[in-house]
Amino acid sequence: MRGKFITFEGIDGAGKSSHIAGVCELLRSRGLTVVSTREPGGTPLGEKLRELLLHEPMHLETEAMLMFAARREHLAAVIEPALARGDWVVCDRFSDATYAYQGGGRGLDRHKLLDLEHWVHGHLQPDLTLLFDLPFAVARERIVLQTRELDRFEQERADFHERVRQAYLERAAASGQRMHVIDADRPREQIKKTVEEIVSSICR
Ligand SMILES: Nc1ncnc2c1ncn2[C@@H]1O[C@H](COP(=O)(O)OP(=O)(O)O)[C@@H](O)[C@H]1O
Ligand SMILES: Cc1cn([C@H]2C[C@H](O)[C@@H](COP(=O)(O)OP(=O)(O)O)O2)c(=O)[nH]c1=O
Repeated sequence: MRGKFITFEGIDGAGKSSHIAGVCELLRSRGLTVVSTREPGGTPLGEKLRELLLHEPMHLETEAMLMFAARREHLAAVIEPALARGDWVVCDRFSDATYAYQGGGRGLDRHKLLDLEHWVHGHLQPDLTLLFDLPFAVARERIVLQTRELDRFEQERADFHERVRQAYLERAAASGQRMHVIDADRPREQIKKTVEEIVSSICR
């Protein structure tokens, strides 16, 4: 039987990375084989593209196309084979991030993104997407506590991140049952409980 595809989304600092390992553990405890991966990245070529995307200034359309180029490679080399084997795939970001960041944040025409999406993954969509939602100010406070250098996206101003957040919420509202909005402005334990309930509901 084909595996399931779960993605995590949210603005930078929303706290999604903190929960990915827990979800993989939960799925493995139910006897499933899990592939945990991320975008942009997830393949040797994709990780090289990630370095460029996160640190090299570029035209907005170049950025969108490189996101989808990395995704094409990721689907062909990792995601599709895993799902076909019956493994479950847990991915830190996927195409919803391109709609939110390049579409909402940077203002790229949605039709161009639809064309790229159609080319790269046709009708394949995640079975479940967890959207970690919280105000930008709260996410920013979390990020500044980390001492690492901020990437090109994290360096963007508040209005950029507010547009990303709105684009995510609009996408969730239009997604039917696929996307679940999680209030991420709560203590970690409460979020973990919500995440586990939602993920368990698709394991049955
Ligand atoms: N619920 C939470 N409350 C407070 N801080 C959190 C919470 N979840 C995560 N953090 C902290 O916020 C920062 C960003 O979390 P992370 O999981 O890396 O976010 P993301 O992957 O969404 O960018 C980390 O330092 C993490 O320890
Ligand atoms: C997948 C994807 C990510 N991004 C951005 C969002 C993030 O700022 C950045 C890297 O994502 P992420 O791995 O979540 O970064 P971090 O672990 O530092 O939180 O790439 C896009 O702009 N478009 C996309 O399609």
